[in-house]
Amino acid sequence: MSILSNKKKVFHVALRGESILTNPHFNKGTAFTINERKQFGLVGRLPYQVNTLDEQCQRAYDQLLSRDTPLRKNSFLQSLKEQNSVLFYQLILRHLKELMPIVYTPTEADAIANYSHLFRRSEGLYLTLDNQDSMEEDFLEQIRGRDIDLIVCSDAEAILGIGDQGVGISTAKSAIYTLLAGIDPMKSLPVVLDVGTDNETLLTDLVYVGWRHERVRGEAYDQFVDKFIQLVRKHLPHSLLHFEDFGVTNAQRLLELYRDKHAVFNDDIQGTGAVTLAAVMSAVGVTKSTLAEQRYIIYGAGSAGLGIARQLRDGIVQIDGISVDEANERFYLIDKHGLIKESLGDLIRPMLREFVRSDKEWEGIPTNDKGEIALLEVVKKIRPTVLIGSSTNAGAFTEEVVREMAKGVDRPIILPLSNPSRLVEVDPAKANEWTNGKALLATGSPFPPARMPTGKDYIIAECNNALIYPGLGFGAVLAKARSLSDSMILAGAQRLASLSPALKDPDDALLPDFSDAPSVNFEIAIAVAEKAIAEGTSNVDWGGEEVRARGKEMQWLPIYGEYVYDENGEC
Ligand SMILES: NC(=O)c1ccc[n+]([C@@H]2O[C@H](COP(=O)([O-])OP(=O)(O)OC[C@H]3O[C@@H](n4cnc5c(N)ncnc54)[C@H](O)[C@@H]3O)[C@@H](O)[C@H]2O)c1
Ligand SMILES: O=C(O)C[C@H](O)C(=O)O
Ligand SMILES: [Mg+2]
Repeated sequence: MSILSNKKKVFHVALRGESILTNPHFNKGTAFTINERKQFGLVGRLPYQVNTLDEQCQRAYDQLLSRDTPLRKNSFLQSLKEQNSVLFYQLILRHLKELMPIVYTPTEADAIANYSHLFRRSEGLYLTLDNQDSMEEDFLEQIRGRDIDLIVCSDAEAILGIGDQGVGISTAKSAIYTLLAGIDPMKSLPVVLDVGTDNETLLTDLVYVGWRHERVRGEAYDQFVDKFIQLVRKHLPHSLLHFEDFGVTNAQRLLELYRDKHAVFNDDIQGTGAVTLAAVMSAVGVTKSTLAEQRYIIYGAGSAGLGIARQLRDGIVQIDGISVDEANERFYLIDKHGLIKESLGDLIRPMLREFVRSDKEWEGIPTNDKGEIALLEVVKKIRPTVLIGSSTNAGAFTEEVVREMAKGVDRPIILPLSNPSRLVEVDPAKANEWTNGKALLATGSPFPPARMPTGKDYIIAECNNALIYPGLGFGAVLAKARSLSDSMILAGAQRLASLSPALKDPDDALLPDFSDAPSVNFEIAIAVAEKAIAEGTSNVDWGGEEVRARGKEMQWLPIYGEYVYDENGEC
């Protein structure tokens, strides 16, 4: 257990003076007590007043409000994190709904795009292909003395919907694990796998902090990633390895390659699939139908689109008890080449095979000059009940598409999930207007409520993987699971769906509000850990009622403990 866990009342710390003040994991700033100041050589290094955490939060919040743009607020919070992590997490938890969009989508997209310009202090582990000879040494240096439970890594090729960013994302995703699930920040490790970038803006930017080299692909890339994963397996065999925002050619492939060898998890595929399944379960609860009764269009068949299709399909099979082939029949995937159908040939990624439609089914349907079938034509022919966007193609769900869909179903389920907000396939307020308030909506980034024809507000649920991945990961870590299996993920998604406000009131949001995300993720974690224990993938000898108590005990909360100077203590 780390030094900062509030479960341990007294901490023995070996740092003194400047070194404790400049270490964000130990620093309390003006909250060091008189007694601590004397022991740690801080009396002359701090102003006279001793503040409480409440007072520090108030001051930090006032300072934050004086920053006038979301990006400046993001920079301020990043600095705070580099100074005092208890204060950083405590402040955000107190204003979760307001500050999530600052530290996460949509502002994180701007922060990542400007990473080199905003850069002040390094955080986590930077592994660069050019330095791979010293990878093990660099890795061990960074994890020295720490008991790491969770690693979040990214090669930054497909950051949200903004593409290749060279470096960035792992730290933001890692902080969300602490914020929403209580993973101890000392026990998580954000990792940048820098294999170069094809982003011309970065390559020609004089202050770019990453490796100025074209993105390495193929065998050299695979060897580099493998070297890293073998180090994780060797030195941190019980950790959970989270993959984030890898490009579409690598994401699923790496997941398949390593899922039997280590506890790995791809958030864009599995986390997005799970949160979307929960949202659709909630929506079919409102329409009093079943998952199997729906016709699904998934617009944007990349990592997220494929993960969503597979998770929904598996949900249909498990929950409604039909065969995999029958369930696959309910899906129509659309990519930048239009409807995924046989005649696209090599343009279809092998992983999409099970969802390919036959050409015969589409004979006589209008195409463009390349023989591609557009979204509107698919909507007209199949009369979807569920339309999901994971395409990065802003505005693709046009008024015509939405109105056409609404002709075929009383309550269209429309989930435009692309991030950040500016890339959303349809503004939910517009979809609400074009369907006279009938659409059941959820988006990937936060949006304001939509006004219903009745004058009431309809809350737009945020269908973002952050509502589930911290709980999935925490549950796996809690149960010391050897893998994060499909059934554990399904258990998490079902628990999330069971917490949906729409279950109680069909006019309410499809998913819990982000202000409840910590308690929601805790419930997800319990469901995941219980499943791991039940299916024998866990490495703990307890279960039943104890799971919840153990979960509470393991959670890190941002509260100061009392420090005692001890030259043999933690540092
Ligand atoms: N809400 C969430 O939790 C969540 C999770 C993951 C990803 N996303 C979002 O989903 C989007 C896609 O992410 P990804 O990781 O799958 O990226 P990706 O690059 O793997 O996939 C994008 C897919 O969209 C397709 N596409 C691009 N332009 C298109 C067009 N004009 N018409 C149809 N299809 C088109 C591409 O061919 C590609 O297959 C991003 O905006 C991302 O932020 C949201
Ligand atoms: O990071 C997010 O906000 C969600 C998701 O992982 C994405 O890539 O868009
Ligand atoms: Mg992502």
